Amino acid sequence: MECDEGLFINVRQPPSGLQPRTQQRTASKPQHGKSGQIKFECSQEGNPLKRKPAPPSPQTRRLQKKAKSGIKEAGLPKFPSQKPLTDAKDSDASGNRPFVKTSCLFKNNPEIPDIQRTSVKQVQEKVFTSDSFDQLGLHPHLVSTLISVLKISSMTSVQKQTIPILLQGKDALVRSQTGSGKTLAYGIPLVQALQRAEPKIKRGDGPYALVLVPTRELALQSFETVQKLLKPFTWIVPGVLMGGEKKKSEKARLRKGINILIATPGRLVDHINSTKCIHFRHIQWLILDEADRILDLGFEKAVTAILNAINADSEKRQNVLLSATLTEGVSRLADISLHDPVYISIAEGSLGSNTSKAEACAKEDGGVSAVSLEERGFAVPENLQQNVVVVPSKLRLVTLAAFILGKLKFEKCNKMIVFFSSCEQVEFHHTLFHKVLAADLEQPWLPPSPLTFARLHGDMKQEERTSVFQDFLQSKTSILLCTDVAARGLDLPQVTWIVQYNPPASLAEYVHRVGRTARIGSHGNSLLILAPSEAEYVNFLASCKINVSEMKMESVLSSLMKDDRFKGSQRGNKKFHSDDPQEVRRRATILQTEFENYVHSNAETVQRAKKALQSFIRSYATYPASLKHIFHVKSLHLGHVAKSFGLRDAPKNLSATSAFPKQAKNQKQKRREFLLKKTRGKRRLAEILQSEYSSGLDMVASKVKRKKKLASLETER
Ligand SMILES: Nc1ncnc2c1ncn2[C@@H]1O[C@H](COP(=O)(O)OP(=O)(O)OP(=O)(O)O)[C@@H](O)[C@H]1O
Repeated sequence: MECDEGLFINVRQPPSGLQPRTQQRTASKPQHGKSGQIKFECSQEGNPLKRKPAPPSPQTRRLQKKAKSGIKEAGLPKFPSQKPLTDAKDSDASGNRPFVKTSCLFKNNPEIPDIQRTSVKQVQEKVFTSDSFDQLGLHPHLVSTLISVLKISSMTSVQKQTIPILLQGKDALVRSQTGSGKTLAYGIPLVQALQRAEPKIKRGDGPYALVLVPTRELALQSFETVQKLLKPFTWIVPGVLMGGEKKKSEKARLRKGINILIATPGRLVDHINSTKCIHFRHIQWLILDEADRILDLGFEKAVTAILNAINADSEKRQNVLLSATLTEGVSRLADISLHDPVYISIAEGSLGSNTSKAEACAKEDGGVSAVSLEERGFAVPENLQQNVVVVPSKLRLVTLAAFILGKLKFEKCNKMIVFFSSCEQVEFHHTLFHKVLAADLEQPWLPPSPLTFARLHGDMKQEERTSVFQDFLQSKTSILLCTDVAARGLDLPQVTWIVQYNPPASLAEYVHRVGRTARIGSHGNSLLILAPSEAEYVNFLASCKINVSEMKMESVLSSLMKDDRFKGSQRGNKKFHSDDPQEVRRRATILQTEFENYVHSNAETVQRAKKALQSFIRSYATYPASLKHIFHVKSLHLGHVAKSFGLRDAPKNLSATSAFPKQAKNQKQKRREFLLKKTRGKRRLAEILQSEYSSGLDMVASKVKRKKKLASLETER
């Protein structure tokens, strides 16, 4: 056990020199010093055996008496969490040796570095234009649908520039900021073209357009938008194919005919391989939305298989690639899928809108280098206020919880998305917050808590994913804990806060995550939570023209002053200043203790916390080489990180060894282990990605190959 991670004192059979302290809430119990100032007990300070035990206070004696006799608090039924939250008791295996734990959150933390922020000029985009849709020569029913069903009348910049190009039948590569209306930028010309096709499209003709998107939720969302646009043109049938749905019913729908097919790549390849009736004889449009992500996810192979299948059936078609973040991957994909495309970028100071690729090449001295495009920075919405808070590892959990409470419980009309780096972390925090922060919900005699926690990640069943997504879409105030499965394309109105609890692995992902708020000109906020060792990330963002303002951890934690639950043994009428730092720390400790008590309430919850911690470390090891100087597993303090998972100690059986290899190995052995680990790491990464974005791609063959490779490495050892 690490010395600063908690002190275990046996109260029934105290070590010599210690008096029983059953009722002393040592976890956070403040002691009054001579000066009257509140002090905190801290495990690592001195030998516990030498500590002078304090006698129980009158209040604790009273509580002890009540606990023994089972008397209820006046007017209140007895409920465990109604006790002062500082009651950090536990029992050992025999159940008769309660322990008192001392948490020490505010000691032995690394210093929080000053954020030396140089203000940079962010890339700007103008979202709206004053031009209306009726000047585009669209079918009048399409224009009236836009007004009456979608409630829009004037075009956004990206729509103004893209729709005419696509109506001319050209290929296009479209880049504009998140929430700027790219779906309609391709949806409107697509529907306009298909409704006037001669001979008239019949359902049985099969797909005329294929829209590929990286996630299931985005597939559903795009399908709904296209469905709305098609309202007056009932003979054109849209349909969606995505992992997690029943393949049999998808096959039946394919047999009947789908004219605008929206699909995730994996599931489509699955159908190409196994569904006889699927064909692309009439394909006229191929649209790749979030194109860079489709490649990031290792879908390149699937996209190539899809392109081959389409090319084999019909050669001539219009191709469109869209994303808020152009990366190297997109330009590679553009090479294989686009034909003499027009490059449309809305950002001020970009190459200029409607630039042909050839022109762009000339301007770029040697090609449309997506890397150089990335270096220029991506546009983020003008009305997005971006923040960062630097928090020592031990305090991460309470800081996040305090932030959630502050925004969702004590402010009105907030809706929040919190991003984590793994499914296990989402699951763990979802249960933890539901049990500890929203616990009032289980106490009907208390006013209802406004905190509603939802979760979304790739390991959930599809029906659940869909219903969570729909519920969150409609709710006015709630918190969605999720992985990057929700980072792309999702249009979730009224989201006011984006929190990145685990920093993203790429600038593109940062931009997409924060882009879930401040959409289509509205206001939004984001908060990035960094450890002190990660503070350099702020400079990285600045180098990519992203400005973040610093929030102070203490000010985030001060929300706890508004919550009487964390008064602990100081209940009563005593008034505190909202900025009393000692009291803020005391309350943070009470909350941490509450988390730890929940986590350590049984073996299963401890196991879940360990699993979540392990998945955090694994994902931490997958930051790209370019960010390793900021995010390196070696800079993690396991004991402190464990605390942020409500664990009192760093788990002993955690595979920390794999993160910190022993130095004493000879070179050859090291090399073999490195290769083995690399393969495993990659496999794990692939598994994580596959589970996040799983869309039905059959991985069996590649799994067998990988197993063989691993086995050969193992035998070499
Ligand atoms: N011309 C318009 N006027 C008003 N609202 C619009 C207009 N066009 C689109 N919208 C709305 O803007 C929101 C965002 O649109 P959309 O999801 O297409 O953005 P996006 O650019 O694809 O974002 P992302 O890059 O995050 O995928 C949607 O709610 C959409 O209905």
